Amino acid sequence: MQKLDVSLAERSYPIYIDRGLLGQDLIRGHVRGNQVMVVTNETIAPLYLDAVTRGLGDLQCDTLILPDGEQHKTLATLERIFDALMAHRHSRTTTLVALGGGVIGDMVGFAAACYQRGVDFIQVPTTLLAQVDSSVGGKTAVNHPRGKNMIGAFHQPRAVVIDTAVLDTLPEREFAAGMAEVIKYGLIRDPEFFQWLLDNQAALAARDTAPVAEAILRSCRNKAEVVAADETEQGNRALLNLGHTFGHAMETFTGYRDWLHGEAVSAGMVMAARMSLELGWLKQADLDRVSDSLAAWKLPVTAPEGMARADFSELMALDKKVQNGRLRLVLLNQIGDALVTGEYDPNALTRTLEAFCER
Ligand SMILES: NC(=O)c1ccc[n+]([C@@H]2O[C@H](COP(=O)([O-])OP(=O)(O)OC[C@H]3O[C@@H](n4cnc5c(N)ncnc54)[C@H](O)[C@@H]3O)[C@@H](O)[C@H]2O)c1
Ligand SMILES: O=C(O)C(=O)C[C@@H](O)[C@H](O)[C@H](O)COP(=O)(O)O
Ligand SMILES: [Zn+2]
Repeated sequence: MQKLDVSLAERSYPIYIDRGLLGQDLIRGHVRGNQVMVVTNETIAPLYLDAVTRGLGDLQCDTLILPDGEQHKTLATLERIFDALMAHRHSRTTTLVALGGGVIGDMVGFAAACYQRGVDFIQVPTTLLAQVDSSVGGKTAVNHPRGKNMIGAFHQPRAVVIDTAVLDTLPEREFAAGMAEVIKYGLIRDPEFFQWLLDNQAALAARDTAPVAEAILRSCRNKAEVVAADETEQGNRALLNLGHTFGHAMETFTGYRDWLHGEAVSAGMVMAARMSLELGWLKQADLDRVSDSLAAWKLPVTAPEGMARADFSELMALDKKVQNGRLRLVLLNQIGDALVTGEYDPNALTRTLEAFCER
């Protein structure tokens, strides 16, 4: 088993990575009180809920099964979590267990941040994307119809338990979406990892155990380092947002239905790379490498059909990185070296949108 620590100012928490962890007592070991509620969705429950609850039998263990899908990452669904906690009389010493992908993790984390002003929660991520990104770092949120993750809180989990065996049932499209966030770490801060991902593309696509575990470990290590240095995004944590300003606009435009988060991030990273080229920072050869690395996973590298430049402008203006009305973007100097923009030529953004949108 691999173990990493996320070292924060006030406390640290572990990330465990191995095949078969759901059958062990790791989750139980991080529950401090005598109540737990395992929250999952209707797709994951028949696959993995029993394996998780089996190890919690000496506690009051309640379960809640939510509908599946990004369109359900809402305040209304959050209310169902609070209703269940109240109905089963959970106290402030309860622990929530988020069993699922990033949608479940973000919602359960936010519910844990709010319920009785904050209770413990444990992340048990079941998608590649959640294992490499969303389960680590304590960003929790729900969407608003007008903007992605607009209502949320920073609330760190007690532990992250990554059982890589659950990826055996993950559909190919979801696996590829997770690879977009994996490639992101290479692009923003780890050029050797970027090259390693290219070299191991075939083995990763075949889901060979060792390279998949290594990709998860190196991703989590990158994320843990960034979060440890800037837990609440006062500075460099924003680099983890590469591609997300464009990507969140695409997700919102498509009503949180057609495009997966990782797919929107993929197209968004290509747009960010193109804008970096327009500013004279990134070389054309590197833009091509960014685009090819994502296209190799059949990820989108262009904007959704029908999305106009005005749609991007309107939705990007709501990005959480906007400061005093000024849009800040995460762009690339080169592969492995990202920055958050200060002043930049706004024509570079106009030219980028012209390159990706018909109108
Ligand atoms: N908090 C963060 O730092 C952070 C980081 C990245 C993404 N996110 C958020 O995460 C969400 C996307 O997460 P996601 O890509 O995991 O999507 P998801 O949670 O919707 O899961 C994707 C699909 O896979 C299914 N699934 C999950 N595990 C499975 C398994 N083992 N076998 C079979 N099917 C399985 C789910 O039921 C769902 O249909 C977005 O809302 C995004 O905003 C948050
Ligand atoms: O952990 C972070 O910080 C990230 O930005 C990770 C992103 O991959 C993730 O999608 C995150 O939810 C985006 O946050 P937001 O603040 O832009 O909504
Ligand atoms: Zn993301």
